[in-house]
Order: sequence, then C-alpha cells, then structure tokens
Amino acid sequence: MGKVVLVTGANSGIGLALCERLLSHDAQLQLCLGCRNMQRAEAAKHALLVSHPKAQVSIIQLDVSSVHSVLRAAQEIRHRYNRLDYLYLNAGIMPNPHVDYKAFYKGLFSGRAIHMFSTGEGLLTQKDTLTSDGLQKVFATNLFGHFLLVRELEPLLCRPGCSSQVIWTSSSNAQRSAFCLDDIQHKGGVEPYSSSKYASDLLSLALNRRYNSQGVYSSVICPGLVMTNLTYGILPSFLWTLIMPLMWLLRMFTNTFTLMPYNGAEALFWLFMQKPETLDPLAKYHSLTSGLGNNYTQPRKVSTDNYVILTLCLQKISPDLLNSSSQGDISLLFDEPYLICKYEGYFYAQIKLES
Ligand SMILES: NC(=O)C1=CN([C@@H]2O[C@H](COP(=O)(O)OP(=O)(O)OC[C@H]3O[C@@H](n4cnc5c(N)ncnc54)[C@H](OP(=O)(O)O)[C@@H]3O)[C@@H](O)[C@H]2O)C=CC1
Ligand SMILES: CC(C)CCC[C@@H](C)[C@H]1CC[C@H]2C3=C(CC[C@]12C)[C@@]1(C)CCC(=O)C[C@@H]1CC3
Repeated sequence: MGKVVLVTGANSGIGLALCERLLSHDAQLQLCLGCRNMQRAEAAKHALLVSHPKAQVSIIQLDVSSVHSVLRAAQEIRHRYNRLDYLYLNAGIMPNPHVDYKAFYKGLFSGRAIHMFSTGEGLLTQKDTLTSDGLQKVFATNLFGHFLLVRELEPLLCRPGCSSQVIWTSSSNAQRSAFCLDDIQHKGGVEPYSSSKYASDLLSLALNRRYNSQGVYSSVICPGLVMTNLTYGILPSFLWTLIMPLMWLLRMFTNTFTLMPYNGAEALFWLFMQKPETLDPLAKYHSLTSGLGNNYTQPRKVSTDNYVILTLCLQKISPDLLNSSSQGDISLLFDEPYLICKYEGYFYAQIKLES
C-alpha cells in the first residue's frame, strides 16, 4: 500500500498545487482531498486525474470549521485507511479583510517597507463571525477544527514503528502581538487571522512535545505571499491588476513573494521528502522564491519569545462539571485560561495554556 496523504483545503490554491506536486513525485500515493464543497472537490479531483490519469485520488467531505463535520470525516477516514503518513492542515480563511491604506502609505516610506510587504503586519484587519458551534469562525477553521482532526486521527498517525507528519500551513502574518492568552479565539480583536496563525505555530510546538515519542512530528510552514482566492479577496481585482507589475518587481527585493501556488507549496513539498526525525521542532519552514524564480525552503525559528506554549488536549470532562457552569455550547470555565467546548453533551475539548 502506498503512502496515505490527507490534504485539507485541497481544492484550490496552495493545497491543490501541493497535490499536483505530490502526485508528480510519487505515483503510488493514496491522496485524499479534504474539502467542504463537493463540487469544487470533484473539479479538483478531475484536474488532478487529467495530469495524473493513474493516480489514486479520493475525496472526503470535510468542513474544518464544524465540529460535527470533523468528527464524521475522521470516522470515515479511520474506516477507509489503516494508516496516515502525512496530514496537511492547509485549509484556511481570512474573511472580510480590510486594508489600512493609511498604514500602507506610512509604511511605504519607513525603513520597514520590505517587512510590511513580506508580513502584511499592521495592514490587515478582519471581521469575524460565529460558527454554528458558537466558535469564532477564523479560530475554528484555521486552528481548532484542525486540532480536533489531529486528535481524532491519532490511531492512524500513531502506529508503532512508523512515523508520520502533521504539517500546518501557517503564515508570515502570524504575529505574537495579535495573540492574547485571555482571548484565544480572538473574540475581542480585529486580527483573528494573525492570531490563529500564531496559535498554530505554538500548537505545533506543543504537538511535538506530546507526540514525538509516538512517532508523530508536527511542522509549520509559511508559503510566502501567493496569489490565490484568499489573497484576491483582500483587494478589488482592478487594484490587484494595477499593482501586479509592482509585485513582480518587488520579488527582486524580497524572496517571500512566491506569488504562484506551485512556489508557495515548496516547503510543504520539501517536508514530504524529509525524514521527520531530522526536523527541528522549533523551526518554521519558509517557501522562498529568488528574483530569478528559483524555489527553496529555509527553516527559521518560530518566534515564541518564550511567551507561552499552547497545549490543546481533548478529554472527556465529567458532565457534572460542565453542567454546573456551562451556558450554551461554549463556556469559559475557571479563572484560568481554559476553554471548554461542549458538543452535543458528550464531546469536550480543553485548551490549556501554560506560561
Ligand atoms: N495565499 C497566501 O498568500 C497565503 C496563504 N496562507 C495559507 O495557505 C492556506 C491555503 O490558502 P490559499 O491557497 O492561499 O487560499 P485558497 O482560498 O485558494 O484555499 C483555501 C482552501 O481552504 C478551503 N477551506 C476554507 N475553509 C474551509 C473549511 N471550513 N473547511 C474545509 N476547507 C476549507 C477552501 O475551500 P473552498 O474552495 O471551499 O473555499 C480552499 O480549498 C491557508 O491556510 C492560508 O491561510 C498563508 C500565508 C500566505
Ligand atoms: C494598497 C495597495 C496598493 C497595496 C496593498 C498591498 C497589501 C494588500 C499586501 C502587502 C503585503 C501582503 C501580504 C498579505 C496580504 C496582502 C498584503 C497585505 C498576506 C497577509 C496574505 C495572507 C498571509 O497569510 C500572509 C500575507 C503577507 C503579505
């Protein structure tokens, strides 16, 4: 049996480009596309099969923002496969983005222009909404749903004598300043995207602490700035058309303008080819593209700043405890930063933060 790979958000952008690259590299792969929309998933599968007619590609319906969908999909995956070698946690959203043009013009004439273009720091805010589970949508999609998936797929990931990789698509926009210990979901702020990506960097460290001994290795990657549905949603299309020549020019000054999904998927693909035991658990792997268009992967330390390690653990908690203090689906229990999510009365997740 070939290696089994699951990619979330596989029907477009970086996820789809990764699938193309994986199939070109290994024809024996069993590739599973985790997508929320079946029509878009079928279109992606069709495109992959046109370029790789003999490939083994399947689809799993998976909406990572929904606890119910994640549980159902994980059950189906456990039923379909007896192993999972690579779990790419790539699906992500940046809803209702707003660009601070004033900050942009200010930044343009400061010494930090290149940094601003590479990270988008200080330029972007978003308006978040709630999921049907009552979670903040960006947190649920970019972080929490993926965490549940990892926990639910534990039996396939942790197999004696075998190793597996969990790979998060993080971002250069992941900033410590956007993340707050007392507000993990970023309910009270305007940078939920940045917060969720920073949390994924921390969570990956925590997963390594927890799972390395069981052969599971977690990594985070940063794809650079890539033109995809996500980025096209940030500015009106005429503006992107206008500034596109500038983007290609800027590529001469910053290697983070990967621009094409194929290039953005570089670090994801590079990790596929590594022995996980050799990876640095504290590194963030960056997809980079030189001015001449050459792709490469570079590890950089995750900037945790000894601030906090985010440990998410799933456990069943006594219903008495929940009943005594839960209101609605989500409740904040204790004074400590614990967040308890209640799902249909029997499923609980606990997020514990350790300083
Ligand atoms: N583009 C960039 O410059 C950068 C992107 N990233 C990250 O890369 C990842 C991929 O994004 P990118 O390729 O750019 O953008 P796309 O919008 O092209 O891809 C995002 C993918 O995630 C899927 N998705 C979104 N929400 C859900 C959900 N609830 N359940 C399942 N799938 C979902 C989308 O599905 P659907 O088609 O149905 O919407 C789509 O397939 C994201 O995590 C993003 O944050 C990080 C840094 C930079
Ligand atoms: C006002 C315009 C003429 C120019 C605005 C440029 C900005 C929209 C972009 C500059 C840096 C970009 C960037 C991202 C989005 C678009 C920019 C802010 C990301 C935040 C997109 C998603 C990520 O995960 C990281 C990207 C970093 C750089």
